[in-house]
Amino acid sequence: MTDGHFERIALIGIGLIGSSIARDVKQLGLAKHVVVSTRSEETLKRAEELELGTEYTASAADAVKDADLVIVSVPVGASEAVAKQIAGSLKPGAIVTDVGSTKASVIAQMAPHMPDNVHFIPGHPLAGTEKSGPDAGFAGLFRDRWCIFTPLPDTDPVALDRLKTFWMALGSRVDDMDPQHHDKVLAIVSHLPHIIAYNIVGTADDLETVTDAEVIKYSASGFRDFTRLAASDPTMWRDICLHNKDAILEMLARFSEDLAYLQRAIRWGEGDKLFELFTRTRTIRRSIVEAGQDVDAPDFGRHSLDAKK
Ligand SMILES: NC(=O)C1=CN([C@@H]2O[C@H](COP(=O)(O)OP(=O)(O)OC[C@H]3O[C@@H](n4cnc5c(N)ncnc54)[C@H](O)[C@@H]3O)[C@@H](O)[C@H]2O)C=CC1
Ligand SMILES: O=C(O)C(=O)Cc1ccc(O)cc1
Repeated sequence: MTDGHFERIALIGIGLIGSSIARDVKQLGLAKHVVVSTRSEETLKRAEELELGTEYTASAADAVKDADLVIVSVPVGASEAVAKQIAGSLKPGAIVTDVGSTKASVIAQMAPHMPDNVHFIPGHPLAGTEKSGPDAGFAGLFRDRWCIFTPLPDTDPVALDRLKTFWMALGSRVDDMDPQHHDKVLAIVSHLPHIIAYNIVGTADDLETVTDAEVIKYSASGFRDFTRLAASDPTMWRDICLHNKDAILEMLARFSEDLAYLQRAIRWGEGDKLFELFTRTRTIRRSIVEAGQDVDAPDFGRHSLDAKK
């Protein structure tokens, strides 16, 4: 079948991403059986309460038995442990994929454990929020968002097509990339912004001359936007930093250099340099809106706080 349907899907990890996939699969009727597995008994129980699957088990090995599609949605640092757990129970011909935010490390952790008779195809949906856990997921998360695949040199094109069709059924646009290139692109568009956010919120929290109460009370939209990113899951982001180390350090070095240029321009009152940069960056925002990756409404289209009262 090439319509995005699978007889049996196993979801290993049922947090924001796994549970969003589960909700879409259920809503769109993309699988007859959906087996949910996760490490913590509490999360598994919650997944069952939310009716995210048709079967539930704490054993990843049991979950993947007879599954035609296995989707691993755990923090990237747990990839090898999961690969080892499922390797001996995979159905011949099954597609095994993941959703991890880094790709070279996930491939290094998982590929050596994958049997020759399964299709291991790493993937990464570029969609998410700062929330985590099974309650945070929602149907439609992946609609109009990109899902990048980093196939291995020997990946079967038919299996890759089948997996892409599945993600397209969830509303995603699909693309292929080399894993190292993926990690560089994501280092600048996703990992660095989160690190900068964690840093600025940490700096504000550490200030001696401005109190935490003032930071919160007077937080203008700029700081407030950083706090959303800095509220992201600590385990997930620790793992991303540790597993995309080289690309992140490379981008951080460039970032620090450019920041020093800005610092110098401010110190020496070089308004033309500041104006030139601030004009150039505005066009990037316009291009993102034109590409349909954000809305043009002020404040990212959020409802005003007043409207919520
Ligand atoms: N949160 C986001 O916005 C996005 C996250 N990702 C990636 O998706 C993956 C999952 O992220 P989220 O769903 O946001 O995380 P989450 O924290 O909401 O869920 C993680 C799930 O993995 C389970 N888990 C953790 N260690 C495990 C192990 N050793 N064995 C089995 N299950 C285990 C947890 O119990 C939980 O069910 C991560 O690799 C992340 O980098 C990708 C795109 C967006
Ligand atoms: O919440 C946000 O703004 C995000 O950027 C979500 C996100 C986090 C990690 C990814 O690998 C992809 C998307």
